[in-house]
Amino acid sequence: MSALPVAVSCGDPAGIGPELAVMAHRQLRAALPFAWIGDPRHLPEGANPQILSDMRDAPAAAARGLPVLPLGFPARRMPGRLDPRNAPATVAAIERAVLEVREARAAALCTLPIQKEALIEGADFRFPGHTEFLAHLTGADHEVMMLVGEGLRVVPATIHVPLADVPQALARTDLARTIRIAARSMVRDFGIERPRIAVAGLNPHAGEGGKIGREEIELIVPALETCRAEGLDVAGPLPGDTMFHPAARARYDVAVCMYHDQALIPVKTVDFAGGVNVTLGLRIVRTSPDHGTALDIAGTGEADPTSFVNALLLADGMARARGKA
Ligand SMILES: NC(=O)C1=CN([C@@H]2O[C@H](COP(=O)(O)OP(=O)(O)OC[C@H]3O[C@@H](n4cnc5c(N)ncnc54)[C@H](O)[C@@H]3O)[C@@H](O)[C@H]2O)C=CC1
Ligand SMILES: NCC(=O)COP(=O)(O)O
Repeated sequence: MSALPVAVSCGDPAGIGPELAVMAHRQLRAALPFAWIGDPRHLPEGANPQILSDMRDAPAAAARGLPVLPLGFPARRMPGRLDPRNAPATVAAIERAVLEVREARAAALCTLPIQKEALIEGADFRFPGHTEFLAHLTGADHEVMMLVGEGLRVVPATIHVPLADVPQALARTDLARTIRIAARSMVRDFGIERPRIAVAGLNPHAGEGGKIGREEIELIVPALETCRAEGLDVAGPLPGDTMFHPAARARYDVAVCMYHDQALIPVKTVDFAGGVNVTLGLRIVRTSPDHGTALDIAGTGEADPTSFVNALLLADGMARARGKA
């Protein structure tokens, strides 16, 4: 267990974030302290919040109840119903959590889900997701999204990009750098000495030798050659439709994919309940559950906390591996 807690931003109060915090605390209190940053009025009954003035007091407070670093929201929580008045404070909770990690009062950041559309409408939020916002807050210039599920890790080389814009975005991105960052994480965060990296093509059949698209020849192969020249074990470009069945998955440690759904559909199919989203390329450790706000079940008690619990465990483990805990 780390000496420092994990800082948890509350996410959209209309979603399942508040109940997940309480459920995860019941499971982890002795093993892994975390502090939830949000409005204590938004927590479900029985949360027994322990109000902190200093994040570092979370480990001691966790034995008594859920440690909470309070942040006032203007409106009460109505599960399943977004309230734009709460959008600015939802963003402020993320900013506060980042500050706690940057100022070494917390070991790592774990974010609960936000409803992106609601933040854009209610807080003029200019980012398509946490990943890009966290890069902005921490001054990172090449953020990388990775999803970690049971037996499968995936990295989308382009992140929250409309499908029609993917080829142009791919041409602009430094794919070799994405592969290097993924490889480094395998070594540093997952203890894999010589990671095997599989890289997907963009087009059907990885372009069929240029007959079904030229991005493989013009963009992907040159990046792979750069990485191989640096000594990385990189296979590809592989056809996206045949690289995720169990035998194929056994051949690599991480799959670098070309766009969001190419990467996230397989990992959420294999392990939606337990998957974790990690942001690489930041100065801080950040994880989150792989799912969203789940407005349809918020407040019903049906939410499964496994993904959030795994996200907390991974955040703590990565912080310890990086000497931040
Ligand atoms: N890291 C983040 O902040 C993320 C935010 N989102 C946001 O969440 C919003 C809703 O996204 P959707 O595509 O509807 O995905 P979703 O993951 O919120 O929900 C999809 C389905 O899975 C169920 N589900 C999700 N989490 C669950 C859990 N822990 N236990 C039991 N069932 C669960 C929901 O009830 C729903 O039926 C969007 O605005 C999206 O941008 C989505 C993914 C990550
Ligand atoms: N589908 C994954 C996702 O949207 C998570 O995005 P982020 O908020 O972690 O950037």
